[in-house]
Amino acid sequence: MSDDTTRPAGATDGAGPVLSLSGVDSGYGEVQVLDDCSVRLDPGEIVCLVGPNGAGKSTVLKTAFGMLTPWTGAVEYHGRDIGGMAPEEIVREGIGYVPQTDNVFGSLTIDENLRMGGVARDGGLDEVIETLYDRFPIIDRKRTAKAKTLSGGQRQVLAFARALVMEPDVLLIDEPSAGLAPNTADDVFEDVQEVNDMDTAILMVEQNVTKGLGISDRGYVLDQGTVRFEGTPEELLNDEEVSQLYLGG
Ligand SMILES: Nc1ncnc2c1ncn2[C@@H]1O[C@H](COP(=O)(O)OP(=O)(O)OP(=O)(O)O)[C@@H](O)[C@H]1O
Repeated sequence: MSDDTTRPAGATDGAGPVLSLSGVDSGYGEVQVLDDCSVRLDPGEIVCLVGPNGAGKSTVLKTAFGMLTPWTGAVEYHGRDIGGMAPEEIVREGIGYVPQTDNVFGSLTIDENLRMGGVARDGGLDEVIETLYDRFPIIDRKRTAKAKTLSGGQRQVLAFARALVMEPDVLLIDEPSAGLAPNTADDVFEDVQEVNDMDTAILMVEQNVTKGLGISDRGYVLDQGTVRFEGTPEELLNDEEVSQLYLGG
């Protein structure tokens, strides 16, 4: 979807990560959560953040999306500092965010949800929505249904599609499989791959470590707000220390 005419506003040509956090401290009020945290997302990648509850995984996404301002360190999108920008500006730059909960408006129809996702677009809303209906037939069939009538998996698809209306080249996804039955979770992971196939790099938090890493190019193990391990899924899953300390192995 990201050809020259649809490039996100903030995108620039050139190599290097699409998104990076470098040496970031951040937190809530005076409570520090991230501590010298560095995470990188390269073009086209799926990267998975794993680690124990409270490790700071969601906080990484919130800091990348401008919901939290980094206290120190840099958040860069295509090499440009976006630390401290508001989420609505960051959306225009080309980063989308799918929170774990409350990621669709239940009382609105599927179509209305998608249109709300595109309020910041300058034009081409109908076209991009049709493209998304083509990609995700499950929501195409229910355009006029209220979002609250969707199943958990269908809601996740709508949440992804809603974020994709802005045609981001980076999507931050917080625990896509949370609360879903195993079969449905498998479908949602396939949808994450489908999103990635649309030239969208994905930084994802996932509690289901095996499945999350299973669709990822790289992973980070976070603990106490900092990266303890980084590697390919194979490296992380086969590392004895990682397995024993963090993956319940
Ligand atoms: N809005 C908030 N205000 C204050 N503290 C918060 C807030 N949100 C999260 N925290 C705290 O920040 C720490 C990290 O939370 P975070 O949600 O980033 O962890 P996580 O690794 O995503 O874990 P989980 O899988 O449990 O969500 C936790 O101690 C949590 O209690």
